[in-house]
Amino acid sequence: MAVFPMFIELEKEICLIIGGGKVALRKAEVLLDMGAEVHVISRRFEPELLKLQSGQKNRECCSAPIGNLECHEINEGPLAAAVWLEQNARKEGIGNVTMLICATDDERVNHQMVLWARKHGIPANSATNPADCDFYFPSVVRRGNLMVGISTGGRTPALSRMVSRQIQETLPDWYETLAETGVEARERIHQATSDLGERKEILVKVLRAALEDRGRLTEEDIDKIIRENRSGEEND
Ligand SMILES: C[C@@]1(CC(=O)O)c2cc3[nH]c(cc4nc(cc5[nH]c(cc(n2)[C@H]1CCC(=O)O)[C@@](C)(CC(=O)O)[C@@H]5CCC(=O)O)C(CC(=O)O)=C4CCC(=O)O)c(CCC(=O)O)c3CC(=O)O
Ligand SMILES: NC(=O)C1=CN([C@@H]2O[C@H](COP(=O)(O)OP(=O)(O)OC[C@H]3O[C@@H](n4cnc5c(N)ncnc54)[C@H](O)[C@@H]3O)[C@@H](O)[C@H]2O)C=CC1
Repeated sequence: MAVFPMFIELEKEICLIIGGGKVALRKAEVLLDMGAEVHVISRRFEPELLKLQSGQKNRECCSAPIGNLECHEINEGPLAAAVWLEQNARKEGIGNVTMLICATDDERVNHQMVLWARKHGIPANSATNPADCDFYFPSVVRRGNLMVGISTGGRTPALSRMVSRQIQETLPDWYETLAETGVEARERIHQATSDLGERKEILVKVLRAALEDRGRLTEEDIDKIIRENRSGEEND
């Protein structure tokens, strides 16, 4: 069986995480980096999660992620998270929740919460049981708008992590600049020619040239490559 990698917009989308441990922290960091509204519901929280929450109140002094984080402390008891969610459903806009991640260290609680999510039509993920996952959380390598998500369909997460580290090494940080150059170049090429084949050919040339220069090309450099590669008829 294979899984389909679907890339979804998460900016301002509500993502709920049950459990506030190390696994929850890792997933929250990724979601916040995508601009999500992350709510963590747990009995206890990793200090780093609480730091992230307070850090966003004074963003000037720390490099807080772009999304918003709220940590909600709940009581002991296997059903406390479900009770909290039911009570806060209206406030949190449960109907609008994009995903629910169950990351407690209690498999029974995670399973109950997955059932709760399904009852409400919310895609669920369990950190303790791949069979309970409507989607798998990938290992993510991000360079600006260039995004790599790696998964083994829940079979060997450590392999996803290992391959992710290999990819990180082959994609230097300046690939973020390369991705931005791509956006700028594409706009300029679209203005210069309507021929699809030509657009593609020139874009690849621009990206190759940018690769030679740590991703950076000036508007003048881009326009020069466009001029040099446009076919006779359209040249003015
Ligand atoms: C199904 C899935 C559900 C989900 O969480 O979405 C899941 C499930 C489980 N993971 C377990 C263990 C480990 N997971 C990791 C690492 C990661 N696991 C992640 C995702 C996923 N893990 C989903 C499928 C991903 C896929 O399709 O490949 C990553 C990619 C994303 C993230 O979590 O952020 C992240 C790397 C991020 C990064 O660093 O880049 C390591 C390695 C390490 O920590 O060094 C170990 C220890 C080695 C081992 O046990 O394999 C266990 C057993 C727990 C136990 O035994 O107690 C289960 C439950 C089970 O398999 O039964
Ligand atoms: N999917 C993945 O990527 C991985 C999953 N795991 C598994 O994930 C689970 C969590 O791992 P960690 O975060 O390292 O554990 P942890 O011990 O750091 O955190 C567990 C968290 O769950 C909370 N919790 C426990 N019962 C709760 C309840 N009834 N309601 C609400 N919150 C509750 C605790 O307060 C704590 O914040 C473990 O079972 C572990 O085996 C481990 C490694 C990777």
